[in-house]
Amino acid sequence: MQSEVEEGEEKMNCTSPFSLDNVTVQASRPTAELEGEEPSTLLTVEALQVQPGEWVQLIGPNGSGKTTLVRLLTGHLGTGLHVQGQLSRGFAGEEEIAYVMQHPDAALVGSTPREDILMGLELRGLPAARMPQLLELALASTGLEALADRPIEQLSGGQKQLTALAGCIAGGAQVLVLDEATSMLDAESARLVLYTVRELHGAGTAVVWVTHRQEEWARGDRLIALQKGRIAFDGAIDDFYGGTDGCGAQSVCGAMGLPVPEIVQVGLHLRARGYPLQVLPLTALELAEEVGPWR
Ligand SMILES: Nc1ncnc2c1ncn2[C@@H]1O[C@H](COP(=O)(O)OP(=O)(O)OP(=O)(O)O)[C@@H](O)[C@H]1O
Repeated sequence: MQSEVEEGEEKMNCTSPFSLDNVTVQASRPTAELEGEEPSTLLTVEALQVQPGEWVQLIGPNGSGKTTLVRLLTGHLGTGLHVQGQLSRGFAGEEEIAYVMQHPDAALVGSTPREDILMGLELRGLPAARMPQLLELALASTGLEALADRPIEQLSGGQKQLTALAGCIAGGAQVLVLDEATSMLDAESARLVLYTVRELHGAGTAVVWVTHRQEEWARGDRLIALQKGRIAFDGAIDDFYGGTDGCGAQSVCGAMGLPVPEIVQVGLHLRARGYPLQVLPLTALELAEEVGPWR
């Protein structure tokens, strides 16, 4: 489906995967939910650039505009929306961006995971000789080997999500955009998916990762928080948690009503009591490494 882009300008640029300049997305007609609120602006982004190889965690409460933003970036806005402003994408063709949607059904075209992955590779025009190896790698990375020939309609929601991700992994896109890709997965599958995407990122893939799970954040990730269709925070995770009262309640995190993870709370309390923390620990291991030298 084509989005209704009347005044929006799309450009190619070769440096950043995504660059947005004074972009707004509005509903052409008010939805039942938005009735009476003309004009119904879903998203306003004054300036946003994603750098090559960057990992961006995109967070925000329900309805804050995360899916609208990733659909805008990936060219999947759908009908009935009006875009203004300038959006640049820094890759040559659509195949360079892989989008794992929140609901995988819309993305699956094959009748089995194997067929779906192979169809994706064919679409990308990859040489037939490379396909078996890419297929096996993608199945192994997502733990889907045993389900490769099971009809898609017999897969669980999480297994379908893994199939969609396997197709993206096999295709080797330069940019991966994942919209709550782990929300339907059990803990082990979620870990496998996160690990696999982190590996791809380590090899140079830029990643935009929409998540509600703070345990999926890692040091060095860039955090973008949306609130009511606007960017409320864009920065490092430490700054997101860095509350003035030492427990995070007055931090951006607290202001957004998100819970501060326990490990981070311990770090903030230690910092407030004057303990010298080089970094705010995000994991138990990081906490142990910070306090280890104090013995
Ligand atoms: N096609 C549309 N027409 C009108 N309004 C829409 C359309 N799509 C989304 N919206 C509205 O835009 C707002 C942002 O929605 P969006 O799905 O981007 O939020 P989100 O942050 O991804 O939410 P969630 O965490 O619940 O998935 C919501 O109020 C939603 O109802």
